[in-house]
Amino acid sequence: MVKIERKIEADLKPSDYLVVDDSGLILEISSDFYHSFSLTPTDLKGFSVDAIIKETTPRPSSVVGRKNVFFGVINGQPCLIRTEKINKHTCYSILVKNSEIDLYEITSFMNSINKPKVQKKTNSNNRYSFEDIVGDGPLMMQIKELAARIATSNSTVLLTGESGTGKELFAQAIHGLSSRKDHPFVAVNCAAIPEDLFESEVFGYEAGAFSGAKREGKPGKIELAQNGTLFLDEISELPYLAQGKLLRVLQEREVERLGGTGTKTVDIRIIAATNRDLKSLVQEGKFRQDLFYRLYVFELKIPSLRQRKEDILTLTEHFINYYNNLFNREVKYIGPDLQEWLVSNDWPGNIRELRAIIERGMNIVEGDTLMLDSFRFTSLSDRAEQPPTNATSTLSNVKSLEEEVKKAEMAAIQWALKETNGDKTLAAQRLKIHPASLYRKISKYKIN
Ligand SMILES: Nc1ncnc2c1ncn2[C@@H]1O[C@H](COP(=O)(O)OP(=O)(O)OP(=O)(O)O)[C@@H](O)[C@H]1O
Repeated sequence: MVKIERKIEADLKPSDYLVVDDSGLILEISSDFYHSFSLTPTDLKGFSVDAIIKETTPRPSSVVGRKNVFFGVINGQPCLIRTEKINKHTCYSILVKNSEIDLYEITSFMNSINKPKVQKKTNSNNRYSFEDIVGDGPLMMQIKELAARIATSNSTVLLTGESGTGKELFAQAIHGLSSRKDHPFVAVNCAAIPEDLFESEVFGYEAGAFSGAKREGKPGKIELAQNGTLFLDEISELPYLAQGKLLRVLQEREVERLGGTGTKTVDIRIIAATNRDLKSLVQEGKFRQDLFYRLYVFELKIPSLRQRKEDILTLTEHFINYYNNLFNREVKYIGPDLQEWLVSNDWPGNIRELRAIIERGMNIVEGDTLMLDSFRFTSLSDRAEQPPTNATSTLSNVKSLEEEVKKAEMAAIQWALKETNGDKTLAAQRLKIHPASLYRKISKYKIN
C-alpha cells in the first residue's frame, strides 16, 4: 500500500489528460494522452468521455474544486484516474497506468480509499471483492494478482483447488473487477441440483415443456446471467447430457430452453470451479473432453491452507474479529498453545474448516484470549468423531435392512449438519462422502 501511495506522489504532474464539458463531451486532449493509449485524434474529438474511459470502480460525483480518484480502463489499459471539476468543465488526468503498477495493487488501493462505499456495495450485492480474500503470504499474493489480471478479460476461467479453499470467493471477486460487475453474478452448484431438474433450472423451459411446468415458462440460470457471469460450481457433477448443452452455449453463445423451438443469444462469462481432477474424469469418460478444453482456457489453482501456512494466523484473526462482532465478544489474543495447534494442523477442509473451528471456540470463549482450552467442550484432536448411534435401533425391533440403513443414514446426516451449523460441504467431508451424494440424500430423505 505504501508503495502505491509513493508512486502517486511521484506522478502528481500528469501529462496525460482530457477535459470534458458539463454534458461529458470531450473538449480537449493532451498529445501525451493520444500517445499513451495508442489513439489517433479522430478517435476522440466530440465523443462522450464514457466511450473512452470505462470505469471499474464507481466514479465519484465531482464537486467544484475537489479532486477525486477512480479506477478505469482506457483502450484496454487499466489506470488510476483523477477528476477535478473546474467551473463547468471536468479534467480527467491519468495518475498511474497499468504498465507502471500492477492491477491488484491499484484495486486494493482504490478499495482502501473508497472503503465505506466499497463495503456498502459488497454488502448490498452480498459479493466478495479481492479485499475480502484474506491472506498476504507470497503464494496468495501471486494468485490474487493473477486473478485480478484475468478479471478484466472476458475469458472462461477454471478455478481448481480443494474444497473450502475459497474458489467461490475468487469467482465473485473476478466478477466484481470485470466490466460485467454491474450485471448479475449467478451461481449454480452443479452438485446440488437433482439431475432430472438440472436442464430446466439451468437452460430454462418454455410453456408446457413438462407436466408441472409454469404456464408462462421460466428462464434458466444462463439467461438470468445475461451480460454478467455464470459461476458453475462443482462442474464435475454436471450431468453428461447437460455437458453437451453447455458446450453449445459456450461455442455458439446461444441457449435453447427445454421444449423450445428457437434459440436465444446470450452474452455471459463462465467461471467454473472444481475440487476434482477433471483431466482424470475425461480419461474415465465421465466428463466430455471437448467441454473440458472449452473450460480450460485459464486455470487458476487455489492453494490449500496447508500449502500456505503463513496465512493461518492472519485468517484466524480475521475470523476472530468477525465473530467478535457477531457474538459480541472481545477476544484480542490467540493463546500460544492454540497458535501452535492451528499452524501444525493439516486442515483437510481448508478455510471452511478453520472458520468453523474458530466459530466454535468463539461461542464458548471467556475473556480476551482464545486458547486451546476454549475448545474443551469440543473435540479438536479427534476429527473423526462418530455420529451418535441410533438408540432406538435394537435388534428386537429391526424392521428391514433397507429401513435400518435409511434410519442410520438420516441420523448421521442430521448429526453432521448439526455439527457443521448446516454447512453441507463441511458435513459431506465429515461423513466422508461427496457433496453431490449428500445433496441427493438430503433431498431423498427430505431433511431440512
Ligand atoms: N481467503 C479467504 N479469506 C476469507 N475467507 C475465506 C477465504 N477463503 C475462503 N474463505 C471462507 O471459507 C469458506 C469456503 O469458501 P468457498 O465456498 O469460496 O470455498 P470453495 O473452494 O468454493 O469450496 P467448495 O469447493 O467446497 O465449493 C467461506 O465461508 C469463505 O467465506
